[in-house]
Amino acid sequence: MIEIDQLAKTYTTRQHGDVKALTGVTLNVPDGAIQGIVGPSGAGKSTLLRCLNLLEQPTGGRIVLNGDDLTTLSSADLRAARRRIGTVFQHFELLHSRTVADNIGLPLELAKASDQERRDRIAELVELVGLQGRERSYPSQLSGGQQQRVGIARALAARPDVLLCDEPTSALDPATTSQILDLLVRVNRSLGVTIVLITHELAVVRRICTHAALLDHGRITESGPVVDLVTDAGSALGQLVAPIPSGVAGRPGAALITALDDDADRPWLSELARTHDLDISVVAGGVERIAGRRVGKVVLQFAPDVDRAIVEDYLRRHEQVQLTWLDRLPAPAAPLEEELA
Ligand SMILES: Nc1ncnc2c1ncn2[C@@H]1O[C@H](COP(=O)(O)OP(=O)(O)OP(=O)(O)O)[C@@H](O)[C@H]1O
Repeated sequence: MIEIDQLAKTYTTRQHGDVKALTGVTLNVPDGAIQGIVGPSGAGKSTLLRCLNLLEQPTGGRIVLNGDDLTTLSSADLRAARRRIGTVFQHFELLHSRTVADNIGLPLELAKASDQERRDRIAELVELVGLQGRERSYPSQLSGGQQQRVGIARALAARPDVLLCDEPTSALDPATTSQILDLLVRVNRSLGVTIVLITHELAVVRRICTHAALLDHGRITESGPVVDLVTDAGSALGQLVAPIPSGVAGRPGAALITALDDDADRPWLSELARTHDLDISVVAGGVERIAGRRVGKVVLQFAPDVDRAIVEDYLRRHEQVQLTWLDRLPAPAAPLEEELA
């Protein structure tokens, strides 16, 4: 578990004086999570990541990794703690004079592992990331996706507890992005590594994150399991990840219904219409895979004077189904939506 508690970072600059990049970030990342952190440009995402991988000293607050407060470590302990945290970069940051194998083995060299140990670990990692046969290639001979595989293998070399990913797919094309995201999920599941992923791509959150947080002006304004966020019509972050079609909020008789897993496929809608003789039209909707679960999201239009108790009673029988009347819902904040889109 990573506990980030009231983390603050102020840069002191000649030109602009004090710049408050983080003003009290609090977030708990559960073991085994893929935690996405999204936010508009300048929100403090890179600063947060650099504080988490101990490249930047926070000016306040704590980062506790599995019980150890990383902000109070001595320099010797700090070196050991850095090995527990691997980082994957947007532009790979490989050493171009070294082969694939030597890039992957670099953290083990720095940790003074034996040659045998290093060779065995490199072989394991090359297989994990699917680069067999490319061990002796140089980064310039690899595609972007292959270079990012090397970056992921190198970040995993010292068997870290946490993998920090800084926009890991934003330099890649859609097909390669998809393969790298699959690899990150495999790393998370098979090695049990907790992943913290900074991204401005909401599709990445939808596709692989189990948890998400919204960073804005140096603080977390919302966070939680992705499935809870996207099924909560009042969640700004949930609506960014899986938006309700625009124009329906505020319409009398409009309702959002979310249904999970098996309930996403049940014919409860036709049953409701039939048994209670209701006129219902489907405004928009569909079933998507989000955070590894099936999430159905449908916007329905009932008659404005529909007996809401009938609808609510019927849906209450389905545990995984939630209903929100949209006429009571404020419209989501547009500027953030546009900035992140
Ligand atoms: N080394 C630095 N010195 C001074 N100010 C900095 C430094 N690094 C970042 N900042 C400032 O801190 C704030 C947060 O920047 P940061 O790069 O962390 O945001 P971000 O969310 O990663 O933005 P982007 O998505 O555009 O990369 C900004 O106002 C930025 O100008």
